[in-house]
Formats: sequence, C-alpha cells, structure tokens
Amino acid sequence: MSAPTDRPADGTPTLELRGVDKSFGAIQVLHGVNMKVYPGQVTALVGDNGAGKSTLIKSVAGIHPIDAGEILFEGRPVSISGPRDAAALGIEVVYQDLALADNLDVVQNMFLGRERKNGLLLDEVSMEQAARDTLSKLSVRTLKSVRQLVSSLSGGQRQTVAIAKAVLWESKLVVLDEPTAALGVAQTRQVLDLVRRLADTGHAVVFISHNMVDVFEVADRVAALYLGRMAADIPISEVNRSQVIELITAGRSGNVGIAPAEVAAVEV
Ligand SMILES: Nc1ncnc2c1ncn2[C@@H]1O[C@H](COP(=O)(O)OP(=O)(O)OP(=O)(O)O)[C@@H](O)[C@H]1O
Repeated sequence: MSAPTDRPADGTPTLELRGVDKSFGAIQVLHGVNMKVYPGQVTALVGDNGAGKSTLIKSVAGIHPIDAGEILFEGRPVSISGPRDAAALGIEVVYQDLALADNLDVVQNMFLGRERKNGLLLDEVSMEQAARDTLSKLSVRTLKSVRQLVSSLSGGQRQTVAIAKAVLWESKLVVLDEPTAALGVAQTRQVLDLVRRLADTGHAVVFISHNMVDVFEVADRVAALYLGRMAADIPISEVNRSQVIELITAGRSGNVGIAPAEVAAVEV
C-alpha cells in the first residue's frame, strides 16, 4: 500500500465541480460548491450531519441534478441529469445500504441488472471469469468462492463485493458512502486497504467518512463541507486532525476555510 501523501495531484481532475448550487424547494442545501477529485487519489469528503455530503454525491450520481454551476468530467463540461448519464461517464456510487441481494451469489450480485447473455442463456462462464478478474485486480483474497451466497458474507466481505461491483464497469470515479461505518477493526483494515488499491489502480475515489483515523489513513485530499459550503478542498498533508475537525464544526481553521463574513452569513 503506497502512502497517500506521496501522490501529487497533477493533471486534469477526473471530476471538478464549479459553483454548484442545489435546493430542495425553498431550502438551499449546496451553495457554490467547488471541488476537484483526481485520478489515483482518495479524496475524503467530510462534514457534519446535514452538511450536504449525500446531496453532493447524489447530484454527481444524477439522482438530484444540480440547479446551477458546472460539472466537468475529465476536463469536459458534462450534463448529468440522471443515473444513466453518470454511469455512462464511468461514475459509480456505493451507497451505505450496498444494494446487494442476499439470496444471490457474488457473481450474480456483481452483474445484477447488467447480466451478460450468450444467445438466450446467461453467460455464466464469462461473468464468473470477469468477477474473478476484477477481484484479483483489486487483490481481494478474503472471499472463499465467487459462488458464495451474499447472505453468508461478513460485513467487510459484503462491502468488498459492492466495491468490486462498482469497479467491474470500467468506472473512473468511485464514490464510497461511509464504507467502514458498520465494521469492526479487522474488517475496517481490509476495506481501507481496498479503498487505497482502488486509487492505486488509477481510479478517482471519493471516500465519505466521519472517522478521522480512517480519513488520515487513506486519503490524499480532504474536502470539508460546512453547512453546504466547501470550507476546504486541499491536500491532506496541509492539515492535521484537529484542523479538519475545526473545518467540519466551524467552517474554518487558521487561514483555511470559509471567510469569517461568509461563516457568519451561513450561521444566521
Ligand atoms: N430530498 C430532500 N428533500 C429535502 N431536503 C433534503 C433532501 N435531501 C437532503 N435534504 C436536506 O439537505 C440537508 C443536507 O443533507 P445531506 O443528507 O446531504 O447531509 P449529509 O452531510 O449527507 O448528512 P449525514 O452525515 O447526516 O448523512 C439536510 O438539511 C437535509 O434535511
């Protein structure tokens, strides 16, 4: 596993948000959000409950299309008005509920809704091989068999299957919504290793987490949302844990963050 901070963010971001606004009815949730997510890097998206993290990723996933601002993907302005647009660009989101079917095995889950056919029949051989290849590319060795039912898997193994499923589709940007939230120590370790490998295999990764230990262990950049505004989007090497907590709870820390006048405006 390479150290996160060894990786400079050069080149074109896989995803760039410029001045993104999003409201639900009269309530504006995202205010002029700017953010850059680079290939080969893990960007931790942090913020307090209700800061707008889910709204932001659902906007990028096409579930809640943005009201104003711009989304650039690999440097080109794009319009994401539904989940199909996001998938076509190579954006995959792994939500907390994982959306796995307990009664199906690992291969069936990885291809759920996008099964390969050979004539009228399912092409089980090719799907099984592709599932194995993806898992091996990610160095996943924690699954006994790809024909195991998902109901028999541990929480960490389920998360692994959900992540591998996202990667199967030649995704370029993988968004992980609190992937370690429900896991114990050993399983958290496995999932963090997998998150790092996702970046090391060239993916741009957004990692939502409330856990600062996990964030500092795996992230290259940190993007901190405060009441729907981006308080900082910077290399993690530029901040320490208590500064990130200040960004999350106050919108600023030292010279970093939303200007005091803006913080005051947010808090009115
Ligand atoms: N569909 C919706 N309709 C109306 N308001 C919404 C909707 N979705 C989110 N909100 C509001 O947007 C704000 C931001 O919520 P969001 O879920 O994006 O925050 P979050 O940072 O993901 O929080 P958490 O860490 O608790 O998951 C909240 O005030 C929430 O009530």
